[in-house]
Amino acid sequence: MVTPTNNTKTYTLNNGTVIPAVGLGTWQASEEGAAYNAVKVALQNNYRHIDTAAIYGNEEEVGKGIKDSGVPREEIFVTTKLWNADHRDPASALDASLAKLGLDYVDLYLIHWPVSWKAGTNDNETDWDYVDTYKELQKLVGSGKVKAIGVSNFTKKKLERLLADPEVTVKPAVNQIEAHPLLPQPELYDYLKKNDILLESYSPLGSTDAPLLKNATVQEIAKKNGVEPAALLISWAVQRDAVVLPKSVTDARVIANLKTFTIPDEDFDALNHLAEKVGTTRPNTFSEFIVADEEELASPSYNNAASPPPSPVTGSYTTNNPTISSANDFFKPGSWAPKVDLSSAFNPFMTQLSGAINENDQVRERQYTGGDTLDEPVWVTLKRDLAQIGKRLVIVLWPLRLKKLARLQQGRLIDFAASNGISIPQSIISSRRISVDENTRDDEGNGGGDFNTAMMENNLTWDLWGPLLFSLTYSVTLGLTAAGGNLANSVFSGSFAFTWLLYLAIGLNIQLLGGSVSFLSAISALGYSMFPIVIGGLICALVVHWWVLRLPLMIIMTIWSVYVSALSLECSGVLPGRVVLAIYPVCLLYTLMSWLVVIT
Ligand SMILES: NC(=O)C1=CN([C@@H]2O[C@H](COP(=O)(O)OP(=O)(O)OC[C@H]3O[C@@H](n4cnc5c(N)ncnc54)[C@H](OP(=O)(O)O)[C@@H]3O)[C@@H](O)[C@H]2O)C=CC1
Ligand SMILES: O=C1Nc2ccccc2C1=O
Repeated sequence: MVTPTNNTKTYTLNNGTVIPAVGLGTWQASEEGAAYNAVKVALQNNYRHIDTAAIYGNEEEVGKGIKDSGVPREEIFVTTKLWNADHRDPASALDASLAKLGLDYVDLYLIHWPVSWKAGTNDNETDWDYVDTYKELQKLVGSGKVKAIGVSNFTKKKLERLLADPEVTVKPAVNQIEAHPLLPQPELYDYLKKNDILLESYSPLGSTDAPLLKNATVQEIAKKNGVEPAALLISWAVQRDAVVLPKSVTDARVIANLKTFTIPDEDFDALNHLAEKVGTTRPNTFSEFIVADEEELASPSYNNAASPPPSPVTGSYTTNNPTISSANDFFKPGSWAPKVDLSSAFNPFMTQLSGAINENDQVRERQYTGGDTLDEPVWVTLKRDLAQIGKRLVIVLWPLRLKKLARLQQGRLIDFAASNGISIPQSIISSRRISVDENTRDDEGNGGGDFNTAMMENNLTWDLWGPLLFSLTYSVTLGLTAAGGNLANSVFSGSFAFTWLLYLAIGLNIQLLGGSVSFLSAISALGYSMFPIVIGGLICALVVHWWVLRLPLMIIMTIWSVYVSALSLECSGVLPGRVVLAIYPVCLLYTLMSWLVVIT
């Protein structure tokens, strides 16, 4: 039994600045007064390090909390971050942050993400990237407004590219990344150590609602040592010589989170190995956008990376979250294909596969696309919903990228099956695996488009607007073209009810076949993939009246719809081999729907 005590550890950054090991995180301290209170309570209870960012929208409150805490400014280490849309003009962005904070300087100024957006937008810059941004940041060093500069969410590859630039003369002092026992990032950890760049661990408790506190191993080790799981996770980060940034707006938790203890070697070792357990997953949905470039994921060193000291690990580090690569994969600025984030449109995929899913993931999976729409103008909600429908339609109309994603997902499912003793015929394995060439891409010159709108919209798991719109359009078209006006009503209601009943049945079937996609996501994907049939129906109703022409047109549309829904099923966690069972009723449904179009 140990009693955690206030942590006073500090590190010296590569430019000589001293930074306290434990800092207060402030993302999502967004309710009025929350950040102010948390910062004030923290500082009055011995914290000396506060982490904020321009995008958190709470710099004013943070500044006021600092001022009202009564702690002298020079005793406090304050970090803020440059937002993606301000990459071309960090000097002005820094001035704006300082004005809000009410400070003359910040101790650390970070590039929040290695992604440059055009000012005031979420669109990627095409002739500017994070290296250009960093060079602008370097100019701030002599201004007296920043003590140190650094980066956040940079992969090893991006850091290598940054450091290789001859005009980069100031080494980043830190790289702030997601890091905890389920995401130790061993290769990046080693790289940062070697290059004297301090690792700052964000989301040490697993982020929103602290899902890592429910992890069985974490609970077991915490219990054994007589400490709270939060204290264990925070202590683990410090013990591996990283900064750690737990966030809380609850007074008692803020105070508790500064208290750490020395984890016995054996337990520290167990935590270092936790992520190697097959099936361990990253707890967050947003984390998929940040860690690995495609090459890093593909590289054996990523999958067999060294574990943090003091106990080197020889096993493999695995993550089952396929969207880590897919987000990178499908945002490819400058590419000729539509710039659409497929991962967010067909998102839930396979985090559940491992059985290691926690409650929090499940709740997120079932969240409605639009988030909380009650507090915003109707027009904003409507615009977002329309954009969402448009985005998904592009995916349906351009299924080639969905195909690539499907192959990646199926490849990972095969790996999962292999490591869990589920046998899959060799023929299916070879037809489903993506080739290495297909799976790699050149990241150079890429302004970091792997983030883009996805970050803001990363919970886009399902919506029923499209299915509703298309089933209505289909039923209205059929009703209006049905022989004799008096039949219109019955045909409309009959086909509408029929379509939805089958959706529900197929959605259920996908669940029974072990798909990790939620029920509503399945219906959403089905509804959207019906789009070609709806278009075919409209064309038939408006211009093509002769069945000899209708038939081939509707055959093509049916194949198209079936193809798209098969791909989304492949993405949905249904094991290879079972996809046929899932697609069979979909085939029947679409064929029937098309047949009705041909004959009415
Ligand atoms: N650079 C970047 O891109 C990012 C940086 N960050 C930084 O890292 C900080 C921390 O990460 P964050 O994602 O916020 O998540 P954390 O892992 O710090 O977890 C925060 C959650 O844990 C809860 N919590 C905190 N302490 C306890 C406790 N002792 N017991 C139980 N629950 C607890 C909080 O609830 P409550 O507040 O209600 O108490 C909150 O729901 C951020 O605030 C931000 O400053 C985070 C993400 C990305
Ligand atoms: O600081 C951050 N917290 C986040 C959570 C979700 C997505 C992005 C971010 C940040 O940039």
